[in-house]
Amino acid sequence: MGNRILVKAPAKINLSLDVLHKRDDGFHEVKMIMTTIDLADRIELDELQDDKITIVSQNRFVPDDDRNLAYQAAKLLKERFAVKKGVSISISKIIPVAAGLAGGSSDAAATLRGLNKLWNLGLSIDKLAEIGAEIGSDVSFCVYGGTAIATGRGEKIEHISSPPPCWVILAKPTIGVSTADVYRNLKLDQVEHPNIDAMVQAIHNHDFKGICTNVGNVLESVTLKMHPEVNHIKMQMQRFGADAVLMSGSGPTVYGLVQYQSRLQRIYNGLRGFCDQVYAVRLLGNRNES
Ligand SMILES: C[C@](O)(CO)[C@H](O)COP(=O)(O)OP(=O)(O)OC[C@H]1O[C@@H](n2ccc(N)nc2=O)[C@H](O)[C@@H]1O
Ligand SMILES: Nc1ncnc2c1ncn2[C@@H]1O[C@H](COP(=O)(O)OP(=O)(O)OP(=O)(O)O)[C@@H](O)[C@H]1O
Repeated sequence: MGNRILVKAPAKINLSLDVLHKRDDGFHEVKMIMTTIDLADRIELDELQDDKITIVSQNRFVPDDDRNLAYQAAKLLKERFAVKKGVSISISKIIPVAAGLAGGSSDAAATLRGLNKLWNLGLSIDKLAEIGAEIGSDVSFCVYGGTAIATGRGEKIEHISSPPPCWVILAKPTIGVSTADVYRNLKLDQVEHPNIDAMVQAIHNHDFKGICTNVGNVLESVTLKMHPEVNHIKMQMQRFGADAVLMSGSGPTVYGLVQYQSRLQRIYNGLRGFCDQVYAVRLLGNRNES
């Protein structure tokens, strides 16, 4: 049997997401605070002697061809570094798909980190993040993990300290949301911009209350209008007692920050009453092992 590498691909949430303006290349200039949570896909990379890339996944929403971001990551490395061997990429999908949690991006990032080892490429983590940006805006952050301010179209990463430990409740409505559609429908003259500097300060001070008062996401203005059920989930989560409630990324997943474990069960049970996909996990905030 050939070499095998196992890699974890954690989801992210956006504690804060601001859009500054639309750029000439069609992307939007963003400023966001991203952090990793303890909800992760598992990626298994098996060396193939044949010169090909295969994707194996039991999840019917995960493409098994070149549309898969993990496939694109492998292809990019293989071509750029003239690797003659192939790889079988097996994805155990835990992160809900098309959810605003960067599942596909994190699979791509984990594939980059894993193949760097499997194929002995010797690339630095910064180089992997740079390559990741060619696959998608969220991939660079996912290469590092941890907690960071992301700017540019999301690929410029400045690491900051981790927020104080807390719980994260996630509820994913059954709808899927297209990130491109959300950005396209954003009306920047009608949004309320979050205070990113105040969020950074609160994280720096380990001030959980300050973090809760400063969560904000301008993309909510679009997705909540398109899908009123997202707002319904937000209101329910607030009612059940989460300390802060926000939509992650372009949605539709809503997360709640919860300081005390004693409150978790009640919020979880309340949401399970009308939402199939509910998760209670820890906020990780620390960097991936490279
Ligand atoms: C919503 C977030 O997930 C927040 O973390 C990201 O901003 C989106 O990251 P992503 O899914 O990796 O996005 P990409 O795959 O790079 O882009 C998908 C589409 O979203 C739009 N897009 C994305 C990022 C950005 N800064 N401006 C954009 O306008 C573009 O139309 C692009 O074609
Ligand atoms: N490895 C993958 N896992 C899940 N979906 C993938 C993967 N590769 C490609 N996709 C495609 O990407 C689409 C978006 O999936 P993904 O789970 O990455 O969205 P997301 O969480 O909204 O991402 P982001 O937060 O970065 O915008 C899916 O509908 C699917 O067709």
